[in-house]
Amino acid sequence: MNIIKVNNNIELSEKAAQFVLNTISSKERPILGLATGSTPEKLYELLIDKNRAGEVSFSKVTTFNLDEYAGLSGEDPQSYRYFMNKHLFDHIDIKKEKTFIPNGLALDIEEECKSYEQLIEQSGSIDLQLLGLGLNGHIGFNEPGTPFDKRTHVVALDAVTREANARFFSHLDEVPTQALTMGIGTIMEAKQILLLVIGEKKADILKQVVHGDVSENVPASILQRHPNVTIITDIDV
Ligand SMILES: N[C@@H]1[C@@H](O)[C@H](O)[C@@H](COP(=O)(O)O)O[C@@H]1O
Repeated sequence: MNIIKVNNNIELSEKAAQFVLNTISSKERPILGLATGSTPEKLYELLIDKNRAGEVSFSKVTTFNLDEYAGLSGEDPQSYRYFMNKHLFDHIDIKKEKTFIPNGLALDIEEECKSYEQLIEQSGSIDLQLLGLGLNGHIGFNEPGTPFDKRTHVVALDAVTREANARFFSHLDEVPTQALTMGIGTIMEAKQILLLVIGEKKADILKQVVHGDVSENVPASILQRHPNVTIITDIDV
């Protein structure tokens, strides 16, 4: 794993933006895998600026987001569709119909996961997959214990995850108990992976991800086996 040490979130976001721009400029029809959470917010801000400044165009880009809460519509301010529109898609020249996120309101969420997986397969491989890191080592919403070969699937969210994400809701009870997420098998097929990790509170888990055993108890540890992973972090790993 290639590790890039930065001093702060701005540096992290600038470096990450460079990876995104390189991917977009080197492919005819770039496919980006995107993440939510607070970590990539600044990166998305920079991408908007660069798009406005004419440094990059997203007109040929297709995106697949990692995950979505079950039971929330895209209009719900807590949904990941809403987050992506607000923090990126509404402000760049991307074609909205080429931005994919699982539908949290699908009547049959298992079926929705299958069709999401098919969409990814049909589009070819994801060129660059952005990832954040959960406090329990999750990537997407693949919680500890998730088999490494899982494709897009429905998950029950861990108490740790619901508590960590409760800051975005008015009360813990409002945090959905289930989500739809790309599986680790899906994520590992991306050609290149960029893991963004900021903040001392993730130091212990990041050290386990990088130096610990590859174990389903620490989902992100599987990244040790991917041939092209870069971690950008302010943590001394
Ligand atoms: N499902 C998302 C993850 O994809 C994200 O990586 C994680 C970390 O979020 P943050 O960047 O806010 O720490 O949060 C959520 O649980």
